[in-house]
Amino acid sequence: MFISDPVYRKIVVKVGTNVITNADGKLNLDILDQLTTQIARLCNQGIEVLLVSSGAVGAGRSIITLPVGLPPVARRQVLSSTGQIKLINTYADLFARHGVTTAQILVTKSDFRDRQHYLNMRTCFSSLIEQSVIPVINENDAVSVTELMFTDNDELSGLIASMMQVDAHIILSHVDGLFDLSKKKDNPEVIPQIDPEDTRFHKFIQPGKSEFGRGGMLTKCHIARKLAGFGISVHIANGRTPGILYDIVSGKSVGTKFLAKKPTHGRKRWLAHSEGMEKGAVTINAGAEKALRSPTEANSLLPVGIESVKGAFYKGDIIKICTENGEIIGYGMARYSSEKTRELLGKTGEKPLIHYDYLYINI
Ligand SMILES: Nc1ncnc2c1ncn2[C@@H]1O[C@H](COP(=O)(O)OP(=O)(O)O)[C@@H](O)[C@H]1O
Ligand SMILES: N[C@@H](CCC(=O)OP(=O)(O)O)C(=O)O
Repeated sequence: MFISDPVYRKIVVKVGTNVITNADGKLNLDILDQLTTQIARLCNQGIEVLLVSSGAVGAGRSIITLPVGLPPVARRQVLSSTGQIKLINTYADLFARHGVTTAQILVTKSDFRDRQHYLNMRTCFSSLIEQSVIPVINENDAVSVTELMFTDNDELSGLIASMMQVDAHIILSHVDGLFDLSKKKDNPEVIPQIDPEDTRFHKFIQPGKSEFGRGGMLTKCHIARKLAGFGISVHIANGRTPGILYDIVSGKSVGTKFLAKKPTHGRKRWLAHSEGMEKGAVTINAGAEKALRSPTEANSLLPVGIESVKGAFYKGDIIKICTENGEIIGYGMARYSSEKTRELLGKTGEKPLIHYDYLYINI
């Protein structure tokens, strides 16, 4: 299969557990063969692909039976570390049939914690792609515990998509996309396109998640909306549909597509993924909130708009920005410490705590 006019040149493909494992946890080799064949062919025609694959915990369940009372953290650690070997070997063998080399990259949230680490990760992925190696990425579940965990691989793959500035982030699930549940309840139709600024699609997201998955549709749509806001197209589609990646890369309308907005600067994209990495927080007043949210003006955060400061941070640290009612509206890089910010609270004529270029406000 050669795609004569691909609409994307660089993509992240995320594959969910339920796409590639059967109910008993065994890897579904037919589906994996279909997916690796598609990815290998895309690569062989010069399209750059980064693959984020779940399935380690699932595969572990088919290898080892654990005692019932084992605590959940230990269970996840044992299953993922045994299952990951099987998962990556399967990928390596299947890709090798097409003459494609793969690399295994296991990451934790702290690998992206500051700009230097983030740039190191980026260099690693770029170097692999330059050598035509497909990075097969997963969270390092054996060592990432609780607060250092990604919500799921939808979040991790979204971070990689924005870090690598890909054209599209393709989330392959076991469902066909986001269904419009308002009509035809028995046989709902997939919503073909979503503008990230139009939040009406939210009402269709059902809470909960599938049996072996971790995130669910809510995280998928949250990430999709955020990335589309940065200028990356996001597709949610069924990974079991034959030829799904060819269809998406050819520009066919399959699954749900979140339409890309204007591209956002790299530093702001990095800040957008700062949740859980902040060293402190500031609460701002209504005037500052209005200024920061302005769609037409590029405003920095000045001490005059800050009501209170939480935590201890220094120049260069990431801090969270909250409104008076506790809503987190964004993240930024502090230009001075929490101690100095406390001294300057509410004062006029002072330098911004966060300069506009180092500020990300949620859409
Ligand atoms: N409006 C909707 N359309 C489609 N699926 C939905 C919707 N709302 C919630 N879901 C749920 O989202 C799940 C898919 O997300 P997830 O469990 O993360 O799957 P995967 O493991 O394939 O990534 C489906 O099982 C489905 O029940
Ligand atoms: N890192 C875990 C996957 C966690 C996860 O996000 O799963 P899923 O919701 O199926 O994409 C694993 O490999 O089992």
